[in-house]
Amino acid sequence: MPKVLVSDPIEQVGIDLLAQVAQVDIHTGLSPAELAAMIPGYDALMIRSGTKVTQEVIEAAHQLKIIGRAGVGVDNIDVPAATRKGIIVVNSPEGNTIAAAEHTLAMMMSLARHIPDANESMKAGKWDRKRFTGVEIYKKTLGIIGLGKIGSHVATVARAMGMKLLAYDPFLSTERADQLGCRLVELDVLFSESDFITLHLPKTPETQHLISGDTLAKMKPTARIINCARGGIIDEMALVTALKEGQIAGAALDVFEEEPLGESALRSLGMEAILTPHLGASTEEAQANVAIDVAEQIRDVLLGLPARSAVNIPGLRPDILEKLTPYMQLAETLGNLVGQLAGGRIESLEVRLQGELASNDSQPIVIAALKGLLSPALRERVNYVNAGLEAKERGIRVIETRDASQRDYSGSLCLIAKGPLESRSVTGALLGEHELRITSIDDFPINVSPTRHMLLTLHRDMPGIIGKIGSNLGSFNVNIASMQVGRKMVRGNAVMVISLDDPLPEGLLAEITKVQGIRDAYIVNL
Ligand SMILES: NC(=O)c1ccc[n+]([C@@H]2O[C@H](COP(=O)([O-])OP(=O)(O)OC[C@H]3O[C@@H](n4cnc5c(N)ncnc54)[C@H](O)[C@@H]3O)[C@@H](O)[C@H]2O)c1
Ligand SMILES: O=C(O)CC[C@@H](O)C(=O)O
Repeated sequence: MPKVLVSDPIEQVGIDLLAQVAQVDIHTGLSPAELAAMIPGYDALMIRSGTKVTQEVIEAAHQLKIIGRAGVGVDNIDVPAATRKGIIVVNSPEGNTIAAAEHTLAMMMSLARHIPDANESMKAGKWDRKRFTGVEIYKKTLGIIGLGKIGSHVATVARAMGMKLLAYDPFLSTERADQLGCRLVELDVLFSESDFITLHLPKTPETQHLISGDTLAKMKPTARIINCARGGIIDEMALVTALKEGQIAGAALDVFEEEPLGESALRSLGMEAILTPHLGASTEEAQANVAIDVAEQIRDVLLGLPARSAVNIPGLRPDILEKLTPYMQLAETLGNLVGQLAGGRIESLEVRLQGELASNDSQPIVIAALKGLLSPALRERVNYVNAGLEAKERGIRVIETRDASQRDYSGSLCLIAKGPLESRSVTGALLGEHELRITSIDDFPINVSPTRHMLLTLHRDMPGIIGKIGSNLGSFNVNIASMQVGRKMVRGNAVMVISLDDPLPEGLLAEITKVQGIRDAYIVNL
């Protein structure tokens, strides 16, 4: 019988499901070192957010086939290390959506009516009515940052309660926002017009401290902010200052920069701040949903069947998977690249299968391209199963074309992403059986291996420009791993791709765009 280790508290219904096909051992509260010592004998690991599945754990996991995260975020798992070892990582992208949305709404009502503090004062034997006069939410403006699953449910309920809705989500079509009754606006408009602001976006390097001293200063003094998304999207120190100085009226936080929250100035705030210990997903229903969702996937994988919400490896028959995996990796990488170049709202994606690829089953390749395209926006929420649906919900039209006559490489793939103003294209191919190559960007021919951190410029082909960019990078101590220039004519327009050993430091992109002859520059992280 296969063995499953459960290392966080999981609803019994999930354990019972697993016990039908495996021996289930429950050991909670393990440190990474203790987990690494225990994991070698196990075929599957089931966790919530408490367990840290580090590289050390994965290296020790000699027979592990699957890690199941009963929840959405896989930020506590070293997913690249798992992928390298062929371990499937699955999650439950929707099991706790309603719970997190309802917690947000409860936080908003609590902020508006001071319920937690009024309750505390009653329990202390008082009858203080004046202190707890609140505000109504009816006809107030709610600004929603991130209009995905949770943000959409919050919008639907808030609209029914008579609120006016603004939303900022650079990856969402206006049609989808219209359907939800939200006016899509730029962030500054949302900050200055909202009475309540709620965050429902992933935490990424770009969204870290999105709410900072500067952005808090743009809000109304009566504004109240809610974060039930991820800690670190709000700069906690700046928030404490803004609340103490009356720059905004209130904040309700379920998530924190460090969890569990240690000693923090947040704990000393008065009734302008409401804190809960990451309870967004803590409902009986959500915990049962995620436990069943993930236990079923672990069971299926242990029985040799595909998983439906694999974050890192698609659920296909092994023979098909083996043949298509390199092309799917190519499609996902190109999708991610073209998504970052298009930089936001995308109306259509053309997937052009060229050469011998034109005679292949296109569906897994199209899905992989969409997964890559959406991953800058949705991170671990997008997988091989929901990528098509997510694209449809965002109003992205998928156009599939084939051109068997294109013979530069045995098989190549071209992706063209069209936005409201411009379209961007990338082409790639396989060198040998597995090596990925980017062979053109916006029709400029190049030959580049995709790497984790890249700087891409569109510029005029003129003497000195490459040297200037090189010395800019050098002055910030960024090491260049390789560099390629592609052009169609001498001294015309050109594209340059620089692979970097390190991520580009903040501020350097702005310096590079100032170099004479640069039309545009992009940081690409794959
Ligand atoms: N508190 C909890 O217990 C709890 C429970 C579940 C989910 N979450 C968190 O809630 C957040 C939202 O989850 P979801 O299920 O709605 O995710 P989702 O993927 O369905 O939606 C996220 C939305 O954010 C948008 N987005 C991405 N980058 C953005 C940016 N820079 N600015 C504005 N919008 C951006 C995406 O386009 C997407 O529409 C996530 O951070 C998730 O981890 C917390
Ligand atoms: O309660 C949990 O396990 C975390 C819930 C949530 O943050 C998630 O990512 O699903």
